[in-house]
Amino acid sequence: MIPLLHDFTGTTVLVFGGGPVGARKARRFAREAEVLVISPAFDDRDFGAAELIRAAPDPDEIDGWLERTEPALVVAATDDEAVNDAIATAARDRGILRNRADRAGDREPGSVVVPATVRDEPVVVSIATGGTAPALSKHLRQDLEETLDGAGAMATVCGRLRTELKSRDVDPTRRREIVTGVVNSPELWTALRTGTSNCCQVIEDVLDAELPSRGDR
Ligand SMILES: C[C@@]1(CC(=O)O)c2cc3[nH]c(cc4nc(cc5[nH]c(cc(n2)[C@H]1CCC(=O)O)[C@@](C)(CC(=O)O)[C@@H]5CCC(=O)O)C(CC(=O)O)=C4CCC(=O)O)c(CCC(=O)O)c3CC(=O)O
Ligand SMILES: NC(=O)C1=CN([C@@H]2O[C@H](COP(=O)(O)OP(=O)(O)OC[C@H]3O[C@@H](n4cnc5c(N)ncnc54)[C@H](O)[C@@H]3O)[C@@H](O)[C@H]2O)C=CC1
Repeated sequence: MIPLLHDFTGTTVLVFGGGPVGARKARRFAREAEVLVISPAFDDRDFGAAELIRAAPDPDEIDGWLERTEPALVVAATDDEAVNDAIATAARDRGILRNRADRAGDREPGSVVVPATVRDEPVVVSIATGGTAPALSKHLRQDLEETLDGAGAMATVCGRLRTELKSRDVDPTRRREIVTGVVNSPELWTALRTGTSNCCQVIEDVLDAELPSRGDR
C-alpha cells in the first residue's frame, strides 16, 4: 500500500459506531471535515466537533445514509460485522472511500487505512504496520513526537527562506545549498527547539550570513 495525503476540508466524513474507535476516528477527521457519527449510544466520549446522530441502522438501511449525506469517506467502526460489511459494500458500490476498523490485511482499491500520525504543522508523519501491529504504530508515534519537536518551525524557516531567496534571484544551486545547510545545522535545530531564536530571527541571520551584500535593508 502507498501512503497518500488527502485534504478533507469541505467534505463530509460519516462514522458508524460511537465506541472508543468511532470517537477516535471522529476526532481525527473533525480537524478538517464535517463529521457525522451514527450510533445508538455515545456514552461520555470526546467526538471533537462531530455531529452525533442517534440511530442504529440495519444493514439494508446503510445505503440510504450514504445517499443522504454524500460523504467523501465512510468509517465502519461498529461492533456488528454485518453492519460493517454493509457499510463497506455500499460505499464500494458508490465509489466512496471507506475505512473498516475491524479488518486488517489485504484491501481493495478505495478501502483505506488510518495511520498513526505525528504533527508539528506543517510537518506530518504517518506510521502503519500493514495492519500487523496497530499498537506498534501507536508506540512509534509516541516516540516520534520527541524527534519531530521543532520540525514545524524548521519547515516554516525553509519555506520563507526559499521564497526570499527566489525573490532575490539567487540561483537554484546556491539556494539548495543554503536551505540544505539550514536543515542540517544542529545549532539551528537547538535554537528553534529551545526558543532561543524564532523563525524570523533565524531567517534574518541566515540571509545576513549568506548574502552579506543585501542592499535593501
Ligand atoms: C487495519 C487498521 C484499520 C484502521 O482502523 O484504519 C486497524 C485495525 C485494527 N486495530 C485493532 C486494534 C488496535 N488498534 C489500536 C490503535 C490504532 N489503530 C490504528 C489503525 C489501524 N487499526 C489500521 C492499521 C494501522 C497499522 O497498519 O498499524 C491507529 C494507528 C490509527 C487510528 O485508529 O486512529 C490507532 C493508534 C493511533 C494512535 O494512538 O496514534 C490499538 C491500540 C490502542 O487502542 O491503544 C489496538 C489494540 C491493540 C492491538 O490489537 O494491536 C484491531 C483488532 C480489534 C479487535 O481485537 O477486535 C484491528 C482489526 C484487526 O486487526 O483485524
Ligand atoms: N481500528 C482500530 O483501531 C480498532 C478496531 N477495533 C474494531 O473496531 C470495532 C469498534 O471498536 P470499539 O469502538 O472498541 O467497539 P464498541 O463495541 O465499544 O463500540 C461499537 C459501537 O458501535 C455501535 N453500533 C452498534 N450497532 C450499530 C449500528 N447498526 N449503527 C451504528 N452504530 C452501531 C455501538 O452502539 C457502539 O457505540 C470493534 O468491533 C473492533 O473489531 C477495536 C479496537 C481498535
